[in-house]
Amino acid sequence: MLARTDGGNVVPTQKLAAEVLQLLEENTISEKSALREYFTDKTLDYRIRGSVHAYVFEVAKRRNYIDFILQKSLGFRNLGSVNPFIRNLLRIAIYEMFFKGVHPALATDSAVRIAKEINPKAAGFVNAILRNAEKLDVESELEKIRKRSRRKYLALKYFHPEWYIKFAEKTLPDFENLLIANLNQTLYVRANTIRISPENLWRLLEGQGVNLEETVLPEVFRVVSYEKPLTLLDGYDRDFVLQDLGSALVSHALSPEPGDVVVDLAAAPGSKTSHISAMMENRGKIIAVDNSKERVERMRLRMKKLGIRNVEIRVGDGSKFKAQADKVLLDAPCSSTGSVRGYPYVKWRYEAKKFQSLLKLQRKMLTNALRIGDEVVYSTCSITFEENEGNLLKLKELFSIDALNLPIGVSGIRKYGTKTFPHADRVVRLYPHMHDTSGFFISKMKKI
Ligand SMILES: C[S@@+](CC[C@H](N)C(=O)[O-])C[C@H]1O[C@@H](n2cnc3c(N)ncnc32)[C@H](O)[C@@H]1O
Repeated sequence: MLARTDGGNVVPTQKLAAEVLQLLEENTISEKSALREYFTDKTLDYRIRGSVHAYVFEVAKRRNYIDFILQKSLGFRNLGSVNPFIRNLLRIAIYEMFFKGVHPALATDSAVRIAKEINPKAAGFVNAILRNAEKLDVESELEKIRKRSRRKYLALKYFHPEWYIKFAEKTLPDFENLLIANLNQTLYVRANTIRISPENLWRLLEGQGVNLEETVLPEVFRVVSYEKPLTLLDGYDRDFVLQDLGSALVSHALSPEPGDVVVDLAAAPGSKTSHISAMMENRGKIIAVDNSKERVERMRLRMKKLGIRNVEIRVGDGSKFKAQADKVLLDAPCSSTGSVRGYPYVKWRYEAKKFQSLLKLQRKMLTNALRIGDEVVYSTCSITFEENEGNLLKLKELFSIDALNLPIGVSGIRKYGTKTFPHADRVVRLYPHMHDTSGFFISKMKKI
Protein backbone atom coordinates (compact mmCIF):
# COMPACT_ATOMS: atom_id res chain seq x y z
CA MET A 1 0.00 0.00 0.00
CA LEU A 2 1.24 3.47 -0.85
CA ALA A 3 0.92 6.42 1.49
CA ARG A 4 0.99 10.06 0.53
CA THR A 5 2.82 11.88 3.32
CA ASP A 6 2.66 15.61 4.02
CA GLY A 7 5.33 16.42 1.44
CA GLY A 8 3.09 14.99 -1.27
CA ASN A 9 5.49 12.14 -2.03
CA VAL A 10 4.17 8.67 -2.45
CA VAL A 11 5.77 6.38 0.12
CA PRO A 12 5.28 2.64 0.68
CA THR A 13 3.77 1.82 4.06
CA GLN A 14 6.67 -0.60 4.69
CA LYS A 15 8.96 2.42 4.96
CA LEU A 16 6.68 4.09 7.50
CA ALA A 17 6.40 0.86 9.47
CA ALA A 18 10.20 0.41 9.49
CA GLU A 19 10.53 3.91 10.93
CA VAL A 20 8.01 3.16 13.67
CA LEU A 21 9.78 -0.13 14.47
CA GLN A 22 13.05 1.79 14.74
CA LEU A 23 11.41 4.25 17.14
CA LEU A 24 10.16 1.33 19.18
CA GLU A 25 13.57 -0.30 19.26
CA GLU A 26 15.37 2.87 20.32
CA ASN A 27 12.94 4.03 23.04
CA THR A 28 11.29 2.26 25.94
CA ILE A 29 7.80 3.00 24.70
CA SER A 30 4.88 0.83 23.70
CA GLU A 31 3.76 0.13 20.11
CA LYS A 32 0.76 2.37 20.69
CA SER A 33 2.90 5.28 21.95
CA ALA A 34 5.37 4.85 19.08
CA LEU A 35 2.55 4.92 16.53
CA ARG A 36 0.89 7.90 18.24
CA GLU A 37 4.17 9.83 18.30
CA TYR A 38 4.96 8.94 14.69
CA PHE A 39 1.54 9.92 13.35
CA THR A 40 1.34 13.20 15.30
CA ASP A 41 2.61 15.48 12.53
CA LYS A 42 1.40 13.41 9.58
CA THR A 43 -1.95 13.49 7.86
CA LEU A 44 -2.47 9.95 6.70
CA ASP A 45 -5.61 8.17 5.63
CA TYR A 46 -6.88 5.75 8.29
CA ARG A 47 -6.33 2.79 5.96
CA ILE A 48 -2.64 3.70 5.68
CA ARG A 49 -2.43 4.07 9.44
CA GLY A 50 -4.15 0.70 9.79
CA SER A 51 -1.64 -0.92 7.48
CA VAL A 52 1.36 0.59 9.34
CA HIS A 53 -0.22 -0.45 12.63
CA ALA A 54 -0.62 -4.03 11.39
CA TYR A 55 2.99 -4.27 10.15
CA VAL A 56 4.32 -2.92 13.44
CA PHE A 57 2.29 -5.30 15.61
CA GLU A 58 2.81 -8.37 13.43
CA VAL A 59 6.58 -7.86 13.21
CA ALA A 60 6.92 -6.96 16.91
CA LYS A 61 5.02 -10.11 17.85
CA ARG A 62 7.38 -12.42 15.90
CA ARG A 63 10.62 -10.57 16.37
CA ASN A 64 12.70 -13.51 17.64
CA TYR A 65 11.65 -15.79 14.78
CA ILE A 66 12.22 -13.08 12.17
CA ASP A 67 15.62 -12.25 13.66
CA PHE A 68 16.52 -15.92 13.70
CA ILE A 69 15.95 -16.08 9.94
CA LEU A 70 17.80 -12.82 9.40
CA GLN A 71 20.78 -13.86 11.48
CA LYS A 72 21.05 -17.14 9.57
CA SER A 73 20.89 -15.18 6.32
CA LEU A 74 23.56 -12.74 7.48
CA GLY A 75 26.13 -15.41 8.26
CA PHE A 76 28.95 -14.02 10.39
CA ARG A 77 27.76 -10.43 10.50
CA ASN A 78 25.77 -9.63 13.60
CA LEU A 79 22.21 -8.39 13.05
CA GLY A 80 22.81 -5.82 15.81
CA SER A 81 25.48 -4.12 13.69
CA VAL A 82 23.12 -3.47 10.77
CA ASN A 83 21.83 0.10 10.36
CA PRO A 84 18.64 0.28 12.50
CA PHE A 85 16.34 1.43 9.69
CA ILE A 86 17.66 -1.25 7.33
CA ARG A 87 17.37 -3.87 10.08
CA ASN A 88 13.69 -3.05 10.52
CA LEU A 89 13.09 -2.90 6.79
CA LEU A 90 14.58 -6.40 6.54
CA ARG A 91 12.32 -7.56 9.38
CA ILE A 92 9.30 -6.34 7.47
CA ALA A 93 10.38 -8.10 4.28
CA ILE A 94 10.92 -11.37 6.20
CA TYR A 95 7.49 -11.01 7.77
CA GLU A 96 5.97 -10.48 4.32
CA MET A 97 7.76 -13.53 2.86
CA PHE A 98 7.22 -15.98 5.68
CA PHE A 99 3.91 -14.91 7.20
CA LYS A 100 2.01 -12.51 4.98
CA GLY A 101 2.09 -14.68 1.88
CA VAL A 102 3.84 -12.05 -0.25
CA HIS A 103 5.91 -13.59 -3.05
CA PRO A 104 9.61 -13.40 -1.96
CA ALA A 105 10.56 -11.58 -5.19
CA LEU A 106 7.97 -8.88 -4.49
CA ALA A 107 8.90 -8.51 -0.81
CA THR A 108 12.56 -8.24 -1.80
CA ASP A 109 11.83 -5.79 -4.59
CA SER A 110 9.92 -3.39 -2.37
CA ALA A 111 12.57 -3.53 0.42
CA VAL A 112 15.35 -2.93 -2.14
CA ARG A 113 13.53 0.08 -3.62
CA ILE A 114 13.06 1.64 -0.20
CA ALA A 115 16.68 0.95 0.78
CA LYS A 116 17.89 2.50 -2.50
CA GLU A 117 16.24 5.77 -1.57
CA ILE A 118 17.96 5.86 1.82
CA ASN A 119 21.35 4.62 0.77
CA PRO A 120 22.07 3.07 -2.65
CA LYS A 121 24.86 0.94 -1.15
CA ALA A 122 22.42 -0.63 1.27
CA ALA A 123 20.19 -1.79 -1.58
CA GLY A 124 22.67 -4.47 -2.68
CA PHE A 125 23.03 -5.67 0.89
CA VAL A 126 19.26 -5.88 1.39
CA ASN A 127 18.91 -7.79 -1.85
CA ALA A 128 21.63 -10.29 -0.90
CA ILE A 129 20.25 -10.93 2.60
CA LEU A 130 16.70 -11.43 1.40
CA ARG A 131 17.87 -13.82 -1.34
CA ASN A 132 19.69 -15.83 1.33
CA ALA A 133 16.56 -15.84 3.48
CA GLU A 134 14.47 -17.11 0.56
CA LYS A 135 16.83 -20.06 0.14
CA LEU A 136 17.02 -20.87 3.85
CA ASP A 137 15.48 -24.18 4.94
CA VAL A 138 13.86 -22.80 8.09
CA GLU A 139 12.20 -26.09 9.06
CA SER A 140 15.48 -27.97 9.22
CA GLU A 141 17.15 -25.10 11.10
CA LEU A 142 14.33 -25.28 13.65
CA GLU A 143 14.68 -29.03 13.87
CA LYS A 144 18.36 -28.61 14.78
CA ILE A 145 17.33 -26.24 17.57
CA ARG A 146 14.64 -28.63 18.79
CA LYS A 147 17.25 -31.38 19.22
CA ARG A 148 19.51 -29.06 21.21
CA SER A 149 17.01 -27.29 23.49
CA ARG A 150 13.28 -27.73 23.91
CA ARG A 151 12.89 -24.30 25.49
CA LYS A 152 14.78 -22.55 22.68
CA TYR A 153 12.61 -24.39 20.18
CA LEU A 154 9.34 -23.44 21.93
CA ALA A 155 10.54 -19.85 22.14
CA LEU A 156 10.86 -19.74 18.36
CA LYS A 157 7.77 -21.79 17.64
CA TYR A 158 5.51 -19.54 19.71
CA PHE A 159 7.40 -16.24 19.29
CA HIS A 160 8.25 -15.74 22.95
CA PRO A 161 11.58 -15.17 24.70
CA GLU A 162 13.04 -18.04 26.68
CA TRP A 163 12.57 -16.26 30.02
CA TYR A 164 8.84 -16.07 29.34
CA ILE A 165 8.64 -19.79 28.60
CA LYS A 166 10.50 -20.45 31.83
CA PHE A 167 7.99 -18.40 33.87
CA ALA A 168 5.02 -19.86 32.03
CA GLU A 169 6.03 -23.51 32.39
CA LYS A 170 6.62 -23.05 36.11
CA THR A 171 3.20 -21.43 36.45
CA LEU A 172 0.85 -23.39 34.22
CA PRO A 173 0.68 -27.04 33.16
CA ASP A 174 -0.95 -26.03 29.84
CA PHE A 175 1.40 -23.13 29.22
CA GLU A 176 1.58 -23.78 25.46
CA ASN A 177 -2.08 -22.72 25.21
CA LEU A 178 -1.18 -19.46 26.92
CA LEU A 179 1.63 -18.87 24.43
CA ILE A 180 -0.79 -19.44 21.55
CA ALA A 181 -3.47 -17.18 23.06
CA ASN A 182 -0.85 -14.47 23.59
CA LEU A 183 -0.60 -14.08 19.83
CA ASN A 184 -4.08 -12.72 19.23
CA GLN A 185 -5.66 -9.84 21.01
CA THR A 186 -9.37 -9.49 21.73
CA LEU A 187 -10.59 -5.93 21.99
CA TYR A 188 -13.16 -4.77 24.51
CA VAL A 189 -15.03 -1.51 24.89
CA ARG A 190 -16.40 -0.23 28.17
CA ALA A 191 -19.36 2.12 28.23
CA ASN A 192 -18.62 5.32 30.10
CA THR A 193 -21.86 5.15 32.05
CA ILE A 194 -21.37 8.75 33.17
CA ARG A 195 -22.35 9.71 29.63
CA ILE A 196 -24.10 6.75 28.02
CA SER A 197 -25.97 3.58 28.93
CA PRO A 198 -24.50 0.28 27.69
CA GLU A 199 -27.60 -0.19 25.46
CA ASN A 200 -27.10 3.18 23.79
CA LEU A 201 -23.38 2.54 23.35
CA TRP A 202 -24.23 -0.72 21.60
CA ARG A 203 -26.44 1.24 19.17
CA LEU A 204 -23.88 4.01 18.71
CA LEU A 205 -21.16 1.55 17.77
CA GLU A 206 -23.36 -0.74 15.72
CA GLY A 207 -24.30 2.32 13.65
CA GLN A 208 -20.59 2.80 12.93
CA GLY A 209 -20.01 -0.74 11.68
CA VAL A 210 -18.89 -2.39 14.94
CA ASN A 211 -20.18 -5.84 15.87
CA LEU A 212 -20.26 -6.47 19.59
CA GLU A 213 -20.91 -9.32 21.98
CA GLU A 214 -21.98 -9.19 25.61
CA THR A 215 -19.56 -10.18 28.38
CA VAL A 216 -19.89 -11.02 32.06
CA LEU A 217 -19.95 -7.28 32.83
CA PRO A 218 -22.96 -5.34 31.54
CA GLU A 219 -20.87 -2.24 30.77
CA VAL A 220 -18.19 -4.13 28.81
CA PHE A 221 -18.60 -5.54 25.29
CA ARG A 222 -16.32 -7.78 23.27
CA VAL A 223 -15.54 -6.38 19.82
CA VAL A 224 -16.24 -9.05 17.21
CA SER A 225 -15.46 -6.97 14.12
CA TYR A 226 -15.14 -3.37 13.04
CA GLU A 227 -14.70 -1.38 9.85
CA LYS A 228 -12.77 1.66 11.03
CA PRO A 229 -10.19 1.83 13.85
CA LEU A 230 -12.12 2.16 17.12
CA THR A 231 -10.02 5.15 18.18
CA LEU A 232 -11.39 7.10 15.21
CA LEU A 233 -15.04 6.43 15.98
CA ASP A 234 -17.56 8.92 17.27
CA GLY A 235 -17.67 8.55 21.05
CA TYR A 236 -14.12 7.26 21.57
CA ASP A 237 -12.75 8.31 24.97
CA ARG A 238 -16.00 10.15 25.55
CA ASP A 239 -18.81 7.60 25.54
CA PHE A 240 -16.58 4.55 25.56
CA VAL A 241 -13.01 3.53 26.31
CA LEU A 242 -10.98 0.63 25.03
CA GLN A 243 -10.35 -1.49 28.10
CA ASP A 244 -9.61 -5.14 28.56
CA LEU A 245 -12.28 -7.13 30.37
CA GLY A 246 -9.69 -8.27 32.94
CA SER A 247 -8.78 -4.68 33.68
CA ALA A 248 -12.46 -3.79 34.15
CA LEU A 249 -12.87 -6.64 36.65
CA VAL A 250 -10.26 -5.01 38.90
CA SER A 251 -12.59 -2.07 39.64
CA HIS A 252 -15.35 -4.56 40.48
CA ALA A 253 -13.03 -6.19 43.01
CA LEU A 254 -12.68 -2.77 44.67
CA SER A 255 -16.50 -2.34 44.60
CA PRO A 256 -16.47 1.44 45.10
CA GLU A 257 -19.64 3.19 46.25
CA PRO A 258 -20.84 6.72 45.46
CA GLY A 259 -19.81 8.26 48.81
CA ASP A 260 -16.36 6.64 49.07
CA VAL A 261 -12.95 8.25 49.19
CA VAL A 262 -10.69 6.17 46.97
CA VAL A 263 -6.97 6.44 46.31
CA ASP A 264 -5.65 4.99 43.07
CA LEU A 265 -1.90 4.75 43.62
CA ALA A 266 -0.71 3.94 40.09
CA ALA A 267 -3.46 5.47 38.07
CA ALA A 268 -2.32 6.61 34.64
CA PRO A 269 -3.61 6.53 31.95
CA GLY A 270 -6.75 6.18 34.04
CA SER A 271 -8.67 3.23 32.64
CA LYS A 272 -9.49 1.95 36.10
CA THR A 273 -9.81 5.43 37.65
CA SER A 274 -12.45 6.36 35.08
CA HIS A 275 -14.26 3.07 35.63
CA ILE A 276 -14.25 3.59 39.40
CA SER A 277 -15.53 7.13 38.87
CA ALA A 278 -18.40 5.82 36.77
CA MET A 279 -19.19 3.16 39.38
CA MET A 280 -19.30 5.98 41.96
CA GLU A 281 -21.67 7.91 39.68
CA ASN A 282 -19.18 10.80 39.55
CA ARG A 283 -19.65 11.32 43.30
CA GLY A 284 -17.38 10.92 46.36
CA LYS A 285 -13.69 11.47 45.69
CA ILE A 286 -10.89 9.65 43.91
CA ILE A 287 -7.29 10.74 44.36
CA ALA A 288 -5.42 9.43 41.34
CA VAL A 289 -1.63 9.31 41.72
CA ASP A 290 1.06 8.43 39.21
CA ASN A 291 4.74 9.28 39.06
CA SER A 292 4.87 9.83 35.29
CA LYS A 293 4.16 13.45 34.39
CA GLU A 294 3.62 12.59 30.76
CA ARG A 295 1.08 9.85 31.54
CA VAL A 296 -0.62 12.08 34.11
CA GLU A 297 -1.08 14.81 31.50
CA ARG A 298 -2.69 12.32 29.13
CA MET A 299 -4.90 11.13 31.95
CA ARG A 300 -5.97 14.67 32.78
CA LEU A 301 -7.13 15.28 29.20
CA ARG A 302 -8.85 11.92 29.12
CA MET A 303 -10.79 12.50 32.36
CA LYS A 304 -12.01 15.82 30.97
CA LYS A 305 -13.24 14.22 27.74
CA LEU A 306 -14.97 11.50 29.75
CA GLY A 307 -16.83 14.10 31.83
CA ILE A 308 -15.29 12.94 35.10
CA ARG A 309 -15.54 15.42 37.97
CA ASN A 310 -14.75 13.44 41.12
CA VAL A 311 -11.04 12.81 40.45
CA GLU A 312 -8.13 14.77 41.87
CA ILE A 313 -5.02 14.01 39.85
CA ARG A 314 -1.55 14.17 41.41
CA VAL A 315 1.97 13.47 40.21
CA GLY A 316 3.58 11.56 43.05
CA ASP A 317 5.43 8.50 44.23
CA GLY A 318 2.91 5.85 45.21
CA SER A 319 5.38 4.25 47.61
CA LYS A 320 5.46 7.44 49.73
CA PHE A 321 2.24 9.28 48.93
CA LYS A 322 0.31 10.27 52.06
CA ALA A 323 -3.50 10.27 52.21
CA GLN A 324 -6.46 8.68 53.94
CA ALA A 325 -9.08 6.72 52.11
CA ASP A 326 -11.83 4.15 52.50
CA LYS A 327 -10.50 2.07 49.63
CA VAL A 328 -7.16 1.92 47.86
CA LEU A 329 -6.39 0.49 44.46
CA LEU A 330 -2.83 -0.50 43.68
CA ASP A 331 -2.73 -1.59 40.06
CA ALA A 332 1.00 -1.91 40.35
CA PRO A 333 3.69 -1.20 37.79
CA CYS A 334 4.72 -4.70 36.71
CA SER A 335 6.54 -6.80 34.14
CA SER A 336 3.35 -6.82 32.02
CA THR A 337 3.77 -10.51 31.23
CA GLY A 338 -0.03 -10.73 31.03
CA SER A 339 -0.28 -7.93 28.48
CA VAL A 340 1.78 -9.26 25.61
CA ARG A 341 -1.33 -9.73 23.47
CA GLY A 342 -1.79 -5.98 23.29
CA TYR A 343 1.84 -4.95 23.83
CA PRO A 344 4.01 -7.57 22.12
CA TYR A 345 7.23 -5.56 22.46
CA VAL A 346 7.09 -6.09 26.23
CA LYS A 347 8.38 -9.61 25.54
CA TRP A 348 11.68 -8.32 24.20
CA ARG A 349 12.45 -5.88 27.00
CA TYR A 350 12.69 -8.01 30.12
CA GLU A 351 15.78 -7.57 32.29
CA ALA A 352 16.30 -9.75 35.37
CA LYS A 353 17.75 -6.82 37.35
CA LYS A 354 14.80 -4.58 36.55
CA PHE A 355 12.45 -7.38 37.55
CA GLN A 356 14.02 -7.55 41.01
CA SER A 357 13.69 -3.80 41.50
CA LEU A 358 10.05 -3.96 40.32
CA LEU A 359 9.32 -6.54 43.01
CA LYS A 360 10.77 -4.23 45.65
CA LEU A 361 8.78 -1.25 44.35
CA GLN A 362 5.56 -3.30 44.32
CA ARG A 363 6.06 -4.26 47.97
CA LYS A 364 6.88 -0.69 48.97
CA MET A 365 3.76 0.55 47.21
CA LEU A 366 1.60 -2.17 48.74
CA THR A 367 2.91 -1.36 52.23
CA ASN A 368 2.08 2.29 51.62
CA ALA A 369 -1.37 1.41 50.26
CA LEU A 370 -2.11 -0.30 53.58
CA ARG A 371 -1.09 2.91 55.41
CA ILE A 372 -3.59 4.90 53.36
CA GLY A 373 -6.65 2.71 53.78
CA ASP A 374 -7.91 -0.42 55.47
CA GLU A 375 -9.18 -2.00 52.27
CA VAL A 376 -6.76 -2.50 49.41
CA VAL A 377 -7.09 -4.12 46.02
CA TYR A 378 -3.73 -5.22 44.63
CA SER A 379 -3.63 -6.14 40.96
CA THR A 380 -1.06 -6.63 38.24
CA CYS A 381 -1.22 -7.49 34.56
CA SER A 382 1.48 -10.06 35.13
CA ILE A 383 1.32 -13.83 35.31
CA THR A 384 4.47 -14.37 37.39
CA PHE A 385 4.20 -15.85 40.88
CA GLU A 386 6.84 -13.47 42.25
CA GLU A 387 4.91 -10.25 41.52
CA ASN A 388 1.65 -11.65 42.81
CA GLU A 389 1.29 -14.44 45.37
CA GLY A 390 5.03 -14.11 46.09
CA ASN A 391 4.71 -10.45 47.11
CA LEU A 392 1.65 -11.17 49.26
CA LEU A 393 3.55 -13.97 51.01
CA LYS A 394 6.41 -11.61 51.82
CA LEU A 395 4.07 -9.03 53.41
CA LYS A 396 1.58 -11.45 54.94
CA GLU A 397 1.88 -10.07 58.48
CA LEU A 398 0.31 -6.75 57.33
CA PHE A 399 -3.10 -7.94 56.16
CA SER A 400 -5.72 -10.62 55.85
CA ILE A 401 -6.90 -11.61 52.41
CA ASP A 402 -10.59 -11.35 51.52
CA ALA A 403 -12.18 -13.81 49.14
CA LEU A 404 -13.19 -12.28 45.82
CA ASN A 405 -16.45 -12.86 44.14
CA LEU A 406 -15.74 -12.16 40.48
CA PRO A 407 -17.77 -13.75 37.67
CA ILE A 408 -14.71 -15.28 35.96
CA GLY A 409 -11.21 -16.31 36.97
CA VAL A 410 -9.30 -19.19 38.51
CA SER A 411 -7.55 -19.48 41.88
CA GLY A 412 -4.04 -18.24 42.41
CA ILE A 413 -0.95 -20.44 42.55
CA ARG A 414 -0.73 -22.51 45.72
CA LYS A 415 2.61 -24.27 45.20
CA TYR A 416 5.54 -22.71 43.44
CA GLY A 417 8.85 -24.47 43.84
CA THR A 418 9.43 -24.63 47.58
CA LYS A 419 6.90 -21.87 48.33
CA THR A 420 3.30 -22.36 49.42
CA PHE A 421 0.68 -19.63 49.20
CA PRO A 422 -2.12 -20.78 51.49
CA HIS A 423 -4.75 -18.27 50.30
CA ALA A 424 -4.71 -19.28 46.65
CA ASP A 425 -8.49 -19.75 46.57
CA ARG A 426 -9.08 -16.16 47.74
CA VAL A 427 -7.24 -14.45 44.90
CA VAL A 428 -8.09 -14.50 41.23
CA ARG A 429 -6.06 -15.08 38.11
CA LEU A 430 -7.24 -14.40 34.60
CA TYR A 431 -5.52 -15.87 31.56
CA PRO A 432 -5.78 -15.15 27.84
CA HIS A 433 -6.29 -18.84 26.95
CA MET A 434 -8.95 -19.42 29.60
CA HIS A 435 -10.82 -16.15 29.87
CA ASP A 436 -9.97 -14.34 26.64
CA THR A 437 -8.64 -11.42 28.69
CA SER A 438 -5.16 -10.11 29.34
CA GLY A 439 -3.37 -12.04 32.08
CA PHE A 440 -4.33 -10.49 35.41
CA PHE A 441 -3.85 -11.12 39.10
CA ILE A 442 -6.44 -9.60 41.43
CA SER A 443 -6.48 -9.69 45.23
CA LYS A 444 -8.24 -7.82 48.00
CA MET A 445 -6.90 -7.36 51.48
CA LYS A 446 -7.79 -5.81 54.82
CA LYS A 447 -5.26 -4.24 57.15
CA ILE A 448 -4.72 -6.09 60.46
C1 LIG B 1 -0.11 -0.83 35.26
S1 LIG B 1 0.11 0.87 35.02
C2 LIG B 1 -1.37 1.53 35.69
C3 LIG B 1 -2.54 1.45 34.77
C4 LIG B 1 -3.74 2.19 35.32
N1 LIG B 1 -4.12 1.71 36.63
C5 LIG B 1 -4.94 2.07 34.39
O1 LIG B 1 -5.81 1.26 34.63
O2 LIG B 1 -4.97 2.81 33.40
C6 LIG B 1 1.26 1.26 36.26
C7 LIG B 1 1.50 2.74 36.44
O3 LIG B 1 2.38 2.90 37.56
C8 LIG B 1 3.09 4.08 37.37
N2 LIG B 1 4.20 4.07 38.35
C9 LIG B 1 5.40 3.45 38.28
N3 LIG B 1 6.11 3.68 39.39
C10 LIG B 1 5.33 4.45 40.20
C11 LIG B 1 5.51 5.03 41.49
N4 LIG B 1 6.62 4.85 42.19
N5 LIG B 1 4.51 5.77 41.98
C12 LIG B 1 3.37 5.99 41.29
N6 LIG B 1 3.15 5.47 40.06
C13 LIG B 1 4.13 4.70 39.54
C14 LIG B 1 3.44 4.05 35.91
O4 LIG B 1 3.72 5.35 35.44
C15 LIG B 1 2.17 3.48 35.30
O5 LIG B 1 1.34 4.50 34.84
